Amino acid sequence: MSKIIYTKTDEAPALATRSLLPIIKAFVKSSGINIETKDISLAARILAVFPDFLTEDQKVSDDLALLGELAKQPEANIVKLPNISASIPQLKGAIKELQTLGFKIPDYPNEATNATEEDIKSRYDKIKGSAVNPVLREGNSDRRAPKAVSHYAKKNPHKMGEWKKDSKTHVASMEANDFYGSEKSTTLAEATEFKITFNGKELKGYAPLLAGEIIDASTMSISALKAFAAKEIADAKANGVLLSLHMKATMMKVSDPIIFGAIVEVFYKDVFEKYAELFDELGVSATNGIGDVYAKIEGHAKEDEVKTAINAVYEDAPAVAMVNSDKGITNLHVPSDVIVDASMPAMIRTSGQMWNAEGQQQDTKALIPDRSYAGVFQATIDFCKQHGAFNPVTMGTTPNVGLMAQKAEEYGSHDKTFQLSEAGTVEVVDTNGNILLSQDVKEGDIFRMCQTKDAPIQNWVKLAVDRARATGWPAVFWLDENRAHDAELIKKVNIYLKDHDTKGLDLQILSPIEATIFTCERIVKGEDTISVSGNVLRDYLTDLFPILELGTSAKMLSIVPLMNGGGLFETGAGGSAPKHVQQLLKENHLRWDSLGEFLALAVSLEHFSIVNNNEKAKILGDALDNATGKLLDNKKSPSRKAGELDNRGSHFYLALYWAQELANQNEDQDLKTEFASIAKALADNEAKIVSELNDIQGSPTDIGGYYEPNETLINNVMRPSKTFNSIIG
Ligand SMILES: NC(=O)C1=CN([C@@H]2O[C@H](COP(=O)(O)OP(=O)(O)OC[C@H]3O[C@@H](n4cnc5c(N)ncnc54)[C@H](OP(=O)(O)O)[C@@H]3O)[C@@H](O)[C@H]2O)C=CC1
Ligand SMILES: O=C(O)CCC(=O)C(=O)O
Ligand SMILES: [Mg+2]
Repeated sequence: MSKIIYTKTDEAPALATRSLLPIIKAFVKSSGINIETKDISLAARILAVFPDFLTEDQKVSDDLALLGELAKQPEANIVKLPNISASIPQLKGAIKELQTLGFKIPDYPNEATNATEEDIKSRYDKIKGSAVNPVLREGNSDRRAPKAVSHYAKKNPHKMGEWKKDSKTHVASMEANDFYGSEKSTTLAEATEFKITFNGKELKGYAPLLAGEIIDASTMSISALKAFAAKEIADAKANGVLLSLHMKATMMKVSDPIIFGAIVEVFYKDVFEKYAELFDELGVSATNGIGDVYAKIEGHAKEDEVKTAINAVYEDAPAVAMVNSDKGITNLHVPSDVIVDASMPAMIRTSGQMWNAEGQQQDTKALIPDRSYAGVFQATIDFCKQHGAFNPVTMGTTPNVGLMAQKAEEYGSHDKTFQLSEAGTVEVVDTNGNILLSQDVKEGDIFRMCQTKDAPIQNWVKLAVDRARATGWPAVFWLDENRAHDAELIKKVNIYLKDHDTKGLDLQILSPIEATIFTCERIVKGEDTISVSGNVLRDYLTDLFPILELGTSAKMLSIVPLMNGGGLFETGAGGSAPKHVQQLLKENHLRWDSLGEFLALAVSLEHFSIVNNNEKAKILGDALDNATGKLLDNKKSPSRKAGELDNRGSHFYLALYWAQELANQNEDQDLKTEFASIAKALADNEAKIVSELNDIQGSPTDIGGYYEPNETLINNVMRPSKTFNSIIG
């Protein structure tokens, strides 16, 4: 079946979809291209797993499962927009909203005390965190700034904060007893099955392992982590820098909330010790952040007392980085507010500073407890201190080839991550009773096992060589020979590189810190360098360099060539930006830039044309790319200010330019004729449509919900121009 799947997600991208999708459908209709939507929003994913709690007409299909299957088929052509990777507070928010709307789904059980609750909790835990991307990512990733975007960014540089040599900003990491230090790794000679046991008891039942697969086991010591946190908190206070904590509690949904919670408990030690019993009773969990205390204590007799105790902590503590200083929301409030991939680059772009309680910028100590990847950020900071801020006008570009297929490395480790309740030994055992890996732990420590399959590694090496060949740029494998997992991977890279013609290519293997320095030195000379990295660095680097170069990773082309021949086209590398929704509700202005969607759709159409031998799809895709270039040149991207062109207005210009491009081409006469009249109608009505789109801005608006907005309201808000709608209709 020839179709393109367009995903319905959450927050700002979902709002934008209500405006953009009708345009896309109208443009491709005559070319035999069917666009189908699949709903993978947080709300839909919740409803999909609780059919037994819903009435017949409330039930929805499990679109994520369908797409997961489709991703393994050659005909897959999926445009994937960013979705919420829900932290517990977000998950609970969505549950509550759905319940208010009359869906009788169960509450999230903080602690399951019987079989029914265990079943409910395990269903919710599958929805929690980054639950969508790993299911769809049946391929490795190719993320880059398209030429038009890089070119535009150079002509219209984003604001880059100045860096001072005496900046006190730095990264602080543990020195031992972290995942990095404890990692053990091995490569499987033959296929087998493994189980995970703890002191002989089974933690995870048998699951398959393939021949050639790399498996790792590592631990994070909770006592070492807490000692580290205490020392660094004191140091931040002594040196007058802000304290900030940068985790990936969304993708690392099991380990990172525990680490986040441990640091919250150290920071608010007096409060958590004094009110241990009360917090137990209320079900407060530090893993949800200090915000959980505020949420649970509301209306309780001790509300004021606990709040006073929290405020007392701040008197002796270092200032904490703020997420929203107007509302008093700190970095430690919610585990998903500060997400390392975007938060560290945003800080580096802002002179190495974050915001304090007074709403002023200030140097910061960035806690990134585990050492595996933290050095990349410290090396970038050192580089900026020495050479000053990067200059977006002259800097080189850094595309990435990322190993992520089939839940590679840490991002696939959730079902193999455990916090242990007592001291002992965790073992990974095969069906013959051989111990493949083992780790000693103490009470409260985190054990984590990762898997990386061989076929994705081979595919990743090939993709790296292909990209190096296509660009002529150096391609650097960011691998650390001193890390057990990377040492195994390096062996394979060296073997699989021999499968390809690499003559004339500059291919290197450098540790992440060396690779950062190598890349930064080239960047300032305006030279381009491909980073070839594992899954976590794929995530970090595709925010780090694009945010420095382009101001945002939303402008990246993000292609996932699926291993079975299909295509997954992700839009940008950024997330769903909740503050964009808040602005829409407050002043009816949506500053979300759909550039990532335009770029993804163009490559999706190109892929469609090849697979289905549909020449029109190719013409539509090329015209869309040209239209996107024109939109950038003519500065028709959304502004940040109400009353000016926003997301909806930028979609109007995209439609106008796309229609003009189709009317101007000469390869397909039917398309030419069809779009000539549309282009004319749009151009003739430009002033009227733009004023219909801009004049409504400035006052509050209502979409009837956050996670499950009302379809009529949201469509009205996102399609307010009658003139435009009737031309598109
Ligand atoms: N692929 C996926 O599905 C992803 C999902 N997420 C999820 O998104 C949420 C927010 O994550 P966060 O780490 O804050 O990252 P975001 O990328 O959403 O936000 C960082 C900032 O980048 C800017 N930005 C990002 N995208 C756009 C865009 N299209 N147009 C304009 N500006 C943009 C905004 O800054 P400003 O407006 O100040 O310029 C935004 O506040 C979380 O729920 C996270 O789990 C995150 C990453 C990827
Ligand atoms: O899946 C997620 O939660 C985030 C994904 C992400 O940040 C990325 O792939 O760059
Ligand atoms: Mg990311």
